[in-house]
Amino acid sequence: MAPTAGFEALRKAFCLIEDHVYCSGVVPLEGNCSSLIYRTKNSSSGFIDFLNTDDNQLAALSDACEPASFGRDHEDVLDEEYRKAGKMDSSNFSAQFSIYTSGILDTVVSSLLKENHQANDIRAELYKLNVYGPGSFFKPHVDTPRSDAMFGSLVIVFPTKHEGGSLKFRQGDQQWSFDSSDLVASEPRVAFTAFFSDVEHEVLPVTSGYRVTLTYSYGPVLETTFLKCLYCGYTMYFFAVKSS
Ligand SMILES: O=C(O)CCC(=O)C(=O)O
Ligand SMILES: [Fe+2]
Repeated sequence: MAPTAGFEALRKAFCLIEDHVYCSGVVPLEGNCSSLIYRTKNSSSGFIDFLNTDDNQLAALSDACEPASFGRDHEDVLDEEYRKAGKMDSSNFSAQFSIYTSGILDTVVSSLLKENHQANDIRAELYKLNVYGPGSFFKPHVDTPRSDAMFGSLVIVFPTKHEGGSLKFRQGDQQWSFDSSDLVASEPRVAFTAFFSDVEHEVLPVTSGYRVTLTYSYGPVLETTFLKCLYCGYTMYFFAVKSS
């Protein structure tokens, strides 16, 4: 979906110059926030601790997922020629990991947003869990903003052993790579990347193991004010970008 005028205006007001299209990094994954519980297809519960996984547990998580769809011409479509991955809606799992206490938003703000902003000026909405097992991929695309008030996508990758699955970004004749498999291979840590939704990106095929991600949309914290008409009771809401 092409970005709307509202999306462009918000991004210009809030973000750094156009050539900072993404940022990435790693944060440690501590033992008190490494687990996830989820609903299986027969409505029992599954458990996984990302500091201590094996392929059987990851295959069970993958089995609990549905095929991942994507947005095409304003519709959600399934097409395994274009995207092959598992997805789980956020209503079907609960992760201990918190984006807000991880420090990730500090990096996003200092790398991609204008100088006067701080981590608590942006919010991240959890969208999906995805499992990319062997042979999974996502061909080049741009993300569909969830609303005019969100301008970016944020992906975190748990430390599960996998090969392949690099995320490639492209803009004009430039290309960048986020190689999650290398970033999480040696240490108990989470790799993350944040980027503007309208930057073309692609997940290359996973050749072995499982690449497990949480995806978020992010955008500014909006301040809400409302005015209520004393005569007719009509309420008008105004949303404003929080400024420091
Ligand atoms: O998993 C990734 O690295 C990116 C996933 C992606 O592009 C998406 O969910 O739209
Ligand atoms: Fe995407």
